[in-house]
Amino acid sequence: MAVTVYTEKDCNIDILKGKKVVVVGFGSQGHAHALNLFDSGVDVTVGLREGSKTMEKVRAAGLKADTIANAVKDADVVMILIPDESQGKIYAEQIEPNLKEGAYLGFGHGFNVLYNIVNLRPDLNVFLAAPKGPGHMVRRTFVQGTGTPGLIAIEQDPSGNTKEIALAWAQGFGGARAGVIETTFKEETETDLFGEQAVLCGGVTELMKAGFETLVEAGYEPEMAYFECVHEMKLIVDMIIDGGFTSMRDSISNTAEYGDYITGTKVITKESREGMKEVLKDIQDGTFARNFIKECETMEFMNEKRKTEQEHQVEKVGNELRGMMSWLKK
Ligand SMILES: NC(=O)C1=CN([C@@H]2O[C@H](COP(=O)(O)OP(=O)(O)OC[C@H]3O[C@@H](n4cnc5c(N)ncnc54)[C@H](OP(=O)(O)O)[C@@H]3O)[C@@H](O)[C@H]2O)C=CC1
Ligand SMILES: CC(=O)[C@](C)(O)C(=O)O
Ligand SMILES: [Mg+2]
Ligand SMILES: [Mg+2]
Repeated sequence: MAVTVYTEKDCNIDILKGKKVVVVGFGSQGHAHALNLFDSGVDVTVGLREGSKTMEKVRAAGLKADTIANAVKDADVVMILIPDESQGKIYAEQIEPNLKEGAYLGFGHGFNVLYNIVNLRPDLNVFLAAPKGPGHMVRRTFVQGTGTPGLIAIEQDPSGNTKEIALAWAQGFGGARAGVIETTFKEETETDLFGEQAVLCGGVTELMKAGFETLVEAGYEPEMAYFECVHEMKLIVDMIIDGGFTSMRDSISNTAEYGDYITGTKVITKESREGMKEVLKDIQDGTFARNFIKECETMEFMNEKRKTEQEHQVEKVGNELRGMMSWLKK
């Protein structure tokens, strides 16, 4: 293997025990890190904005909750898990001035460090511990006894043992059960942004929508198109995750496999690959980051897109069909 993949035998979560550990934010990633570390025996305090309604939820789960400024004051380890676009202001006003000298400061994504939005004091030990998956799945897989792979990176290491803290953190959220790779803030940020845009989120939803619309426009029923182009995606992807493309292709019919080989490149064309390269270039030269931060000043485009995407037929049909699946929580 080209890289070292760390597993539980390489991590020692005990070094987090007896320390004051703070998770800032209790959203998608925040709740997953906080609860998984807590269940792993770490004494976790959650830092939230003043007046946050989430405080009650945190306390109901058995964890301590405080305002961000109070929570980080005497903390040994602080993990920032509020939205990327909020981190600059909150860090400058409430976190950095209250962090004790020599504290460990963690991030779940390298965005604010790579694009120099946060000012890192030289005395701080700065690390990344990022699961490669959505927060709710980080929690769900942990509770099921499995885990979500993760990345660690070290940006500043005055103490000399920041990597041990990062590995312990990755063990705490369940990452070391699946495999943890050491990277840099730059590599994590650029690959993460590329993956979510081109493949995982932007790529997949557009592929599903294009398939759905092609069938519906040709006169097929939207419910059939939903099962075919959206629901079954997970069943196929689960097989790829468990056994790779080969095992998935062993399970599907020869008919499907032949169609797969002759059709994939008709859909993901040279032009699509050129598009991917452009996406990557905009991430590498900072264009995407600038545009995103600017968009967050008004959220005009995002709000408009949220509305039109929610109104798309694939969502309406999907909602109805999912409503009939007894195992899905309402
Ligand atoms: N979403 C994901 O699955 C993944 C996210 N990441 C990274 O993790 C980090 C967190 O992302 P994510 O979990 O999606 O974030 P969320 O949007 O889910 O974070 C919500 C939490 O942040 C708090 N919050 C929101 N805005 C503010 C603010 N202005 N001031 C103070 N607190 C605020 C909320 O407070 P309240 O409870 O009061 O509303 C809530 O507790 C990011 O760096 C992201 O890139 C990395 C991997 C995957
Ligand atoms: C879930 C995840 O890993 C993402 C897609 O990178 C994110 O939410 O930023
Ligand atoms: Mg990611
Ligand atoms: Mg991401």
